[in-house]
Amino acid sequence: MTDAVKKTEYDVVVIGAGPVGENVADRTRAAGLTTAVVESELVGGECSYWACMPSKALLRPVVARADARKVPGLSGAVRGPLDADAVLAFRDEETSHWKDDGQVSWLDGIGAVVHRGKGRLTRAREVTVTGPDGEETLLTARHAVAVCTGSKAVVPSLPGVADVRPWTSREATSAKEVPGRLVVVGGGVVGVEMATAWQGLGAQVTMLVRGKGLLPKMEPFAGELVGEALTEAGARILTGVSAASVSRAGHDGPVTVELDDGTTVEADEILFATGRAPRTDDLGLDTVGLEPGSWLTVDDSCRVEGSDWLYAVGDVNHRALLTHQGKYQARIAGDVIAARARGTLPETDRWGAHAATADHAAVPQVVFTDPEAASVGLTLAEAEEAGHRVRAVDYDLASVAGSGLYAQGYKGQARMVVDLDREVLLGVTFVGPGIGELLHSATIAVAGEVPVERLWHAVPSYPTISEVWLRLLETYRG
Ligand SMILES: Cc1cc2nc3c(=O)[nH]c(=O)nc-3n(C[C@H](O)[C@H](O)[C@H](O)COP(=O)(O)OP(=O)(O)OC[C@H]3O[C@@H](n4cnc5c(N)ncnc54)[C@H](O)[C@@H]3O)c2cc1C
Ligand SMILES: NC(=O)c1ccc[n+]([C@@H]2O[C@H](COP(=O)([O-])OP(=O)(O)OC[C@H]3O[C@@H](n4cnc5c(N)ncnc54)[C@H](O)[C@@H]3O)[C@@H](O)[C@H]2O)c1
Repeated sequence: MTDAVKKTEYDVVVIGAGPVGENVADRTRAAGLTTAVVESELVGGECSYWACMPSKALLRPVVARADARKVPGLSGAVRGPLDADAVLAFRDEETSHWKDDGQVSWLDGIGAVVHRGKGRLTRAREVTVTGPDGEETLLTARHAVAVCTGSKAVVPSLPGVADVRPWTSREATSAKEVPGRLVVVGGGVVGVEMATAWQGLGAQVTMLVRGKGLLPKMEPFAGELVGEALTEAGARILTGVSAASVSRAGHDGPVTVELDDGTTVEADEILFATGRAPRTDDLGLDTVGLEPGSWLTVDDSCRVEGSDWLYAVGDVNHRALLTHQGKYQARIAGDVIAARARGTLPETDRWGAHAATADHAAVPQVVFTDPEAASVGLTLAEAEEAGHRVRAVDYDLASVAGSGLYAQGYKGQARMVVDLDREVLLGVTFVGPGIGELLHSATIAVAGEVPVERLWHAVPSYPTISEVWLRLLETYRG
């Protein structure tokens, strides 16, 4: 490094300006700490441009149409295809046309200093930023470096994969036209959401799922109901199969996927929705005694184990790969960095102000498919595996008065998992049209450890879908 390298000192240096890095900076700035934020692509991160926002913009018209088709008097008006150009234009608006001026202004507004370029740790408390022009700036952190570099899509190394130019979640959320036929490999959350979106927009979707069904991390009925609706919408779901090799005819010809059972599937594009890897491979982790390319293991204050200055927040710590949960961690990490900088004893006990306890007990997630699938806390299988004495209480959502009004022929299912020793809820799952907004009631019950006895006094309004709470509690109490 030469003398020409610019050097700057801050209280805190944040690497990665996704939703998580932005929120760490917000809290450290609110506490009066000088804060630099380093970003190599777009301020706002994956969520704003290639994940949550574009995917939900593509899904919203598809799901609204599916709901409207079940409303008497309205169904006839929404029989036709979606206006795909209008949906793609809506998606482009929701991603601010992949421009980050708004989010940069927001960071400016809170007094954080944005450094454009790739950040790498070069020793303890030191980050070297290589700017777009190759110029290097050396940032030193008086109190903390927060790694908020997120995750990237994993594409399995199948024969031929590089030649077919496969879609990852980035292309699946930013494509400029609807492919005629789309193969989706993977039946997790990205797989089902993108299959729902592109099938709804007019593509002929085939899903290749190596396990028994969709959404394997949720209660089994979630994947079953989402799979049924996807099939009704015209998608083909092949389970228990794996792609063995892929090839593309010519430059722009169709993609052929050879399956492990010897059969083939042809499509115009192929999406790999096969999980995520941490963005830590070129981050200089080796300079601080950590393994390049690894997820960063943290304690409940989001501090990297064994360090007193390095934090890892959001996807990169692999606790819960969700924007809202990463932002929760960011609020905690920002606050605890400030507390430690002041010399105040942090509150890191269970549910303390500086402990991300909800990461273990109450992670909520909504899958924005038709029907929606939403869960918080533990599934029955997870609760049993963790050694809890539990009872699963199930209720058919179609039997709730509000569901019948929401959609004719409503199909849905609810489950709460009750801890029989403490009589509190460990987990809740809802699957059905319009249940996404219901999830937070369950999150409050689980995170608040509200006794079942007291939940009995939380009266749901008639005739809403949330009356399922009353029915679940009645079923539990017999
Ligand atoms: C298709 C899809 C849909 C999703 N939908 C939802 C959803 O509906 N709801 C939900 O809660 N979650 C959703 N997620 C998950 C969500 O996108 C992530 O959990 C979230 O983006 C994580 O935020 P983050 O700030 O940790 O990382 P990211 O958003 O990935 O941001 C990390 C930032 O760090 C930058 N960076 C990386 N390395 C460096 C470096 N060396 N130097 C400088 N900058 C660097 C990157 O450019 C990026 O801007 C979805 C994910 C996918 C793939
Ligand atoms: N609405 C939301 O909250 C939302 C939406 C999208 C993504 N996300 C988050 O983003 C993260 C990434 O999602 P994802 O769907 O990529 O990951 P995932 O881990 O949820 O699912 C990946 C699936 O691909 C399968 N798979 C892996 N390798 C395979 C292979 N070689 N062949 C066939 N199948 C294979 C896995 O068995 C798994 O079921 C998730 O943690 C999710 O929580 C959230």
